[in-house]
Order: sequence, then structure tokens, then C-alpha cells
Amino acid sequence: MVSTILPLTLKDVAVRRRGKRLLGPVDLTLDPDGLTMIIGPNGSGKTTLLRVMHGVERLSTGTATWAVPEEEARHRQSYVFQTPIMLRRTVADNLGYPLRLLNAPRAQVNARVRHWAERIGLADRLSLQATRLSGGEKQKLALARALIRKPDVLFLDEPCANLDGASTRDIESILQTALSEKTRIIMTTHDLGQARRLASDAVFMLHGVVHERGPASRFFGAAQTAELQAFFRGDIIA
Ligand SMILES: Nc1ncnc2c1ncn2[C@@H]1O[C@H](COP(=O)(O)OP(=O)(O)OP(=O)(O)O)[C@@H](O)[C@H]1O
Repeated sequence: MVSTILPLTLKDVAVRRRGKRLLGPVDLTLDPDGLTMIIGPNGSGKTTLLRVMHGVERLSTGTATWAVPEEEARHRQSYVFQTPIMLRRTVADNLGYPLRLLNAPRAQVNARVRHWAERIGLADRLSLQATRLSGGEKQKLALARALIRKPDVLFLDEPCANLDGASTRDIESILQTALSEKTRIIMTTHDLGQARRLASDAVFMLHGVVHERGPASRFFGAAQTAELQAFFRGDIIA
């Protein structure tokens, strides 16, 4: 097994549905390290781009290629949806599910479940039905469930939408730890403060294409295009 599945290279990617272009053409390379933040107005194609990268969106044209065969890359990445999906089982069962799918030994599953339950503050509620958790707790559980099998790459679609400050802070702290442990993160957000806090590089989507991209320092400090400057001012971009 090679050490990372990256880079991911998108070449001339387009997604069309019922005659409408949702995305593209997009050419983009994701290097092995850091956190790439995808931002842009509603409907600009952020989620579609994320799904293309994760390999769950049918391409109309172009290619998305990892450094390893697609089958291997698929097993080494996780995706967390904006609205967390809970299995109708206990917190412990939800956390351990990805490891059980991999037939991990029971002792290892239990140890990792305990570690992550403590990390997300649910150690005393392991036998509670996960569907009964609050929105913030569900999102933390979904994040822990995605990280428990140590993916190379983690995709997150608006992980903190509708969450309070404390839950957002907890999630950002988990993401910082994952980054320090070399998990590659690619995420979308509507929260520009969060984008500045977390990003090592950023992508600005507009009308289904990558309008501007750069390292965080230049992207947030010296936006090159009038549209990104307008977006940062809070203007409506049609
Ligand atoms: N399955 C689909 N069929 C048709 N149109 C779609 C489909 N999925 C998304 N769209 C449209 O594609 C465009 C891009 O959607 P996408 O969800 O990628 O944007 P977004 O930037 O993530 O938006 P938001 O910030 O509102 O989540 C939008 O105009 C959306 O309405």
C-alpha cells in the first residue's frame, strides 16, 4: 500500500443533468497535505464538486484520478454529509460500524469506540439510541465515525451548518487533530470565519467553475478577482 492516495487530479470534469450544466469544466489537483476549503454562493457547485472528488457523481466529461487504483482509493476516504445520518442503533454501534465492516477484531473495535466516544463527549451514553442525540452530538458522532478507520482523505459538506458555537468549536478541534495526524481534509462551508481558521488553501466556486484558487494567505489576504472580493464583502453575486 502506498503512503497516500493523493494527489487527486480532475481533468476537464463536467457534470450535466437534464441538459443543465451543474459543474465544469473543472481542472484541479489536490496535493497530499492540508485542508482545502471550498466556498462560494448557494448553488455554485460546491457539493457537486465534493461528490465528484469522492467518486459518487457521474461525470458527463473528464476524469478524476487518484494516485492509486480507484477501488483502493474508495476504501481510503470518508464523507460526512451536511445532515448526519444515524443508524437506528446505539452510539457504540454507530461508532464501531466502519470497523466491523472491515472485520476488525472485537477488542480493537471496543478500544477505538471508547477512545472516540471520550473524544466527542459521549462516553457515558454509549448505549443510547443515536437518533436521540442533539444535532451537534449527531454531527460529532458522524465525524468520529468517519475518522475511526483513519481515512487518508476526509470530505465534509458543511459540517457545522446549524450548530451552536460550542459544537462548532469541538468539531474544528477534532479536524485540527486529524490534520496534525496527516488526514487530508476537503470541505465546504458558508462560514467565512471557519474558512479562515481552518484552510491551508481555498477554492472559490462560481457558476459551476473554479473561479479562484490559492493558498490561504493570498486567497483571504489578497483576493485576485472582483467576484471573490465582492463575496468577502458580503455582496450578492448573481
Ligand atoms: N441532481 C440534480 N439534478 C439537477 N440539478 C441539481 C442536482 N443537484 C444539484 N443541482 C443543481 O446544481 C447546482 C449546483 O448545486 P450544488 O448543490 O453543487 O451547489 P452548492 O454550491 O453546494 O449549493 P449550496 O451552497 O446551496 O449547498 C444548483 O443549481 C443545484 O440546484
